[in-house]
Amino acid sequence: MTQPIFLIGPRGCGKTTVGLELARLCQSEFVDTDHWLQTQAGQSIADIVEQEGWESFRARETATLEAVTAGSGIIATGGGIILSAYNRQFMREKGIVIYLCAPVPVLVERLEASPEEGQRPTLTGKPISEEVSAVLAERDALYREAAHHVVDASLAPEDVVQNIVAALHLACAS
Ligand SMILES: Nc1ncnc2c1ncn2[C@@H]1O[C@H](COP(=O)(O)OP(=O)(O)OP(=O)(O)O)[C@@H](O)[C@H]1O
Ligand SMILES: O=C(O)C1=C[C@@H](O)[C@@H](O)[C@H](O)C1
Ligand SMILES: [Mg+2]
Repeated sequence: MTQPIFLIGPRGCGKTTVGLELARLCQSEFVDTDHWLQTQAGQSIADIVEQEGWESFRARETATLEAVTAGSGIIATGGGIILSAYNRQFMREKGIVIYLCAPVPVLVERLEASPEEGQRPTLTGKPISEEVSAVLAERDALYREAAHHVVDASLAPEDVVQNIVAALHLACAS
């Protein structure tokens, strides 16, 4: 692998889970923009948003994307990274972009089981099921615009990983 692989998609589609497994299998570096940003800031995303607002978080997110993008490796991004046209173009130009696509009920079930509120403060103030539906309706076209490949993320993590390996013709351990 000579280029970074960016995993994009909504909250709960499995970017972090699948990214870690893909990196293990391909013996690649792994970085997660949400985790990197929070470690650098010494604060949770919820605290950053509460103190500085979403605009400030989005600026930090773009700076993070630039900082973590190097040579090769697997990069799990935040769910809203595609809101910025700059970020979409940056990812497409620097590497291979994979959209982990899953239907609303699957996302809702995962997020209700594991809300991680420090990393996922509310985007709309609505209950999770309404929020996921509204946000995906707004963003699906942006994920597709940014992506080189779309994979079904409703499968088990190991199957999602295998489908990515097949789509990219990656030579990885099995
Ligand atoms: N393919 C999968 N099958 C079943 N559960 C999954 C799958 N992928 C992820 N999960 C579970 O769903 C939850 C959210 O997964 P994960 O944190 O990887 O999503 P994410 O896309 O990184 O979300 P965010 O955008 O908030 O960072 C976790 O509890 C994880 O264990
Ligand atoms: O979907 C979003 O806009 C977000 C998703 C998370 O990964 C975090 O990046 C943050 O909570 C914003
Ligand atoms: Mg994640």
